[in-house]
Amino acid sequence: MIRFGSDGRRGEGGLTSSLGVVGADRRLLGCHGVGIIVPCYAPVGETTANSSAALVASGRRGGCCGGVWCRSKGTFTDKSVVRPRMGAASVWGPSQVTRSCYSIDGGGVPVISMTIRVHATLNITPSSELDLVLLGTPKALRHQLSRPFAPKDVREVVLASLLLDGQDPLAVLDIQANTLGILYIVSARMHTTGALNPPPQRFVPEQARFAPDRVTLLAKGLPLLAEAAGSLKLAVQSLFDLLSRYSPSLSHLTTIHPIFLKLNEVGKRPAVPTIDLVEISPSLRISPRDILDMTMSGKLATEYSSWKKLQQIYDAELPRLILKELFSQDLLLQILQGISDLGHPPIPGFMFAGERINTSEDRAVLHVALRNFDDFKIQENGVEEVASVLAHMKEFSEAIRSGSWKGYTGKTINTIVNIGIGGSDLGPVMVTEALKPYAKRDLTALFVSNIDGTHLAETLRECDPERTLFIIASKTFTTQETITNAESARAWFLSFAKDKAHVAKHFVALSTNTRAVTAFGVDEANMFQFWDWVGGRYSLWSAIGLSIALYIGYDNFESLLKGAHGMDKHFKETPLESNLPVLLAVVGVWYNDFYGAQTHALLPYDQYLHKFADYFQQGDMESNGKFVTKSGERVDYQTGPIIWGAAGTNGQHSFYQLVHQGTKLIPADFLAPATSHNPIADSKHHRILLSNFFAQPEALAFGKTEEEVRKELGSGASEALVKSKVFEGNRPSNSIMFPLLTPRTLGALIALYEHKIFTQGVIWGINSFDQMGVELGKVLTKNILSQLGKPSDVTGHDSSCCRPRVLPLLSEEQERVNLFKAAIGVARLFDLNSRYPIVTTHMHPYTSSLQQQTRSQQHGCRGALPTPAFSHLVPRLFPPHHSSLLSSLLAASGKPGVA
Ligand SMILES: O=P(O)(O)OC[C@H]1O[C@@H](O)[C@@H](O)[C@@H](O)[C@@H]1O
Repeated sequence: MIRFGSDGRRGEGGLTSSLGVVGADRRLLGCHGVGIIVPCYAPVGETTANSSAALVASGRRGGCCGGVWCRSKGTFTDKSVVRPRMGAASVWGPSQVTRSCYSIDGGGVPVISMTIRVHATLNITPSSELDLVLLGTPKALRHQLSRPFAPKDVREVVLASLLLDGQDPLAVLDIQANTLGILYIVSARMHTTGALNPPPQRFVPEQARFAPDRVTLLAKGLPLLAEAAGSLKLAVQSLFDLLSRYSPSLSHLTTIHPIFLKLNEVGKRPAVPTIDLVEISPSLRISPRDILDMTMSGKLATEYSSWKKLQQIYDAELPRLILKELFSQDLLLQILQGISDLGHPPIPGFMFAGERINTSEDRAVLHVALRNFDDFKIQENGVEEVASVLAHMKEFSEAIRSGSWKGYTGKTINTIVNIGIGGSDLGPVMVTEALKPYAKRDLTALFVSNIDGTHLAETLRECDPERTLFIIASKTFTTQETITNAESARAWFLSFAKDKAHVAKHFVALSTNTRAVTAFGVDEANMFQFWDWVGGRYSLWSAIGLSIALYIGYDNFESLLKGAHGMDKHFKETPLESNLPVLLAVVGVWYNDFYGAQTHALLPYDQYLHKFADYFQQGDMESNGKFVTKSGERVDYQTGPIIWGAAGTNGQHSFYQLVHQGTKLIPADFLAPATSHNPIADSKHHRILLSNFFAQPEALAFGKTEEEVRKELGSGASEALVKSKVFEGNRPSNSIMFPLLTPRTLGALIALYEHKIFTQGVIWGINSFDQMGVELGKVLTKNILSQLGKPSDVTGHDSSCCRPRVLPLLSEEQERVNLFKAAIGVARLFDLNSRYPIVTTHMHPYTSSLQQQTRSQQHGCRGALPTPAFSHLVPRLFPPHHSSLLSSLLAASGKPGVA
């Protein structure tokens, strides 16, 4: 309903204006009930006059009242009086207007209302920067005034509000000349319960779907009015409500983003709803049997009737692949129905109940228990110990940060070095980078993961042994890279500290393996425990997060956990149709399995998230890179996508060309904070950044047609140039915004993706929680490592997979020779049948006798190592002098030369 009331500021002078959007009530309006309110001034006097926003109401019995559309500040001297004509709701006359404002609630419909006091005097002169349309002025003047200042669509909307009593603007306006105005009115009527159908001969209802674009007009007006009233904040709530009501499409966002950015800076919350959800209403039901099937049995996804249905939808829609339209026709709903086999209560039930959903390892998957805060009742060994480990982390991190923990010479710790790999590295790296604004800046956090000695060596160069704490992070405490790096770090430390007793002050361990930790020499008191139901790539919430707690403080670490817990609750309790991880998951499945998208890009427009894609490369690819279901069947559909991405605009200047105009479909997630931790140069940087954030999805979605390109280039342009500038558009993306990258937000964001990955795994029937695919390489590495010491032992390798790498690390000349010989031994196994016949390895100086030849080779080719059988390919691969060089190399190594 609409209520008119007093603003209580009568007689204070200046203009008071209210504005809003309403699903107007038909009874009150006594007409078709057009649901639009245009922000405007309805001047009723000179500078002392008050006015109220005008409701643009049009209908058979309703009239309209209007006002001034103001786009910038100015001075108003016109004395015209608006004659509000509101049909049954005509409560305004000049006298009422002076004291009226309104608040609107649409009977459950989102509401906006506001009252703004405008103290500026508006002056209509062509030289002013005014851009306004004046209502209630003679037509000629109106025309004259509106023409130079107001955009066409503004004029049309206003025109639509100016019709005489009792006339339906749709019956009067010309569809050609007033298209947008008509569409605007039509759209409003379509949103109004009980509205009559508009006269069919006057317009094409289908076109009305474009009308919400006109919401931009309102959005532009809000901050201008607020600004004129001296407080931009006044516009925040209204803009938020406006955009909640009219779901902000990408094109809206792009157009109004400067407004939005401006308002975010002054408002406590973003003025734009952060995730654009498609509204879906039906409840999805499923039998417990089916849930069990999906979650545990690993039935092939293609066997579900719903999958077949999706295939049918895809086949039927294929000729009209306009993705946006497909979604607007409830495609998402159909996809959700398609996976309704997942059921309600949904997928998470089995995870949260502690079921052993990691079937191959017979383990529960309970990273949610690490951030539980007592909401979920989870029964599993170890869960009851979570709190005490967190307390230990708190105590320890406070001791380090406060300086009460001292190194072996009595100095405080100023550097922490986390030694770990995979899940024991990527999470802490990503989060410490992401939450740098919360960091203790005099504590440096460094990370060593790669077995390449360079990583450790370069890191140690930055460390003072008296002030460095090493955190050995390894769930199993058997990972070769981590243990080797840890041993070398300890040796380095002892080369200064001398006494092994000092290790206790400088080494702590994060692991599930107490025995191996104590065997390494770390005191059990300095070990932080976790449990086998925490997967490596889901472990940053556990003791593995110690480096995070040290760096940003325990309280912030706890906020991170709480943010994730919030998302857990959302995932567990929200129906599928509005469940964020589920929505992300099904949209992903749709593109991955039906459109054949091979990859998925993560594109955070936030420098602090520059490791986000790296982190979810492991999170997603190690989880869902599986070709058998839980029941051991080979899938006949695609599973996990390739995850990649880069932060901010860097990607735009690198790989976006392919994303926009390449031959591959690359769904992408754009992520951005509404506000920046570093609003330097008066937020200029952030505005530019977010402008890009808004622009890219729009460019992907809508592209640029050939027609537009032709128009832009003019008739002289060549056909080739025209074609090369066309963007086909129709490329999908998700945009995710959050107010500010805080620990809590980041926690929720990570959990969002974790649950997305889990949901997709369930749909595909695979086990997202084992990682058998990384094992084979580890075994072979150990095998080859033992052979590298002795060339004659090199046997049993398939030539196609051998990539000899001669490490320049070793200092002993003889060892280099041995390594090189061993490598050549491996290379000899190459033959013409190999699938990957070219070994790409850089050659380095191995022995002094080889030095000269190798140097010349480095200048020439990239160092393929052909074998005798492979030799006749050499001339084709390398210039002649290189093949002879290679022969010399091989000969020098004691192996037969290249023919
Ligand atoms: O934490 P640790 O046991 O050292 O494992 C580190 C990493 O090893 C890899 O091979 C995978 O298994 C990852 O999932 C794991 O995160």
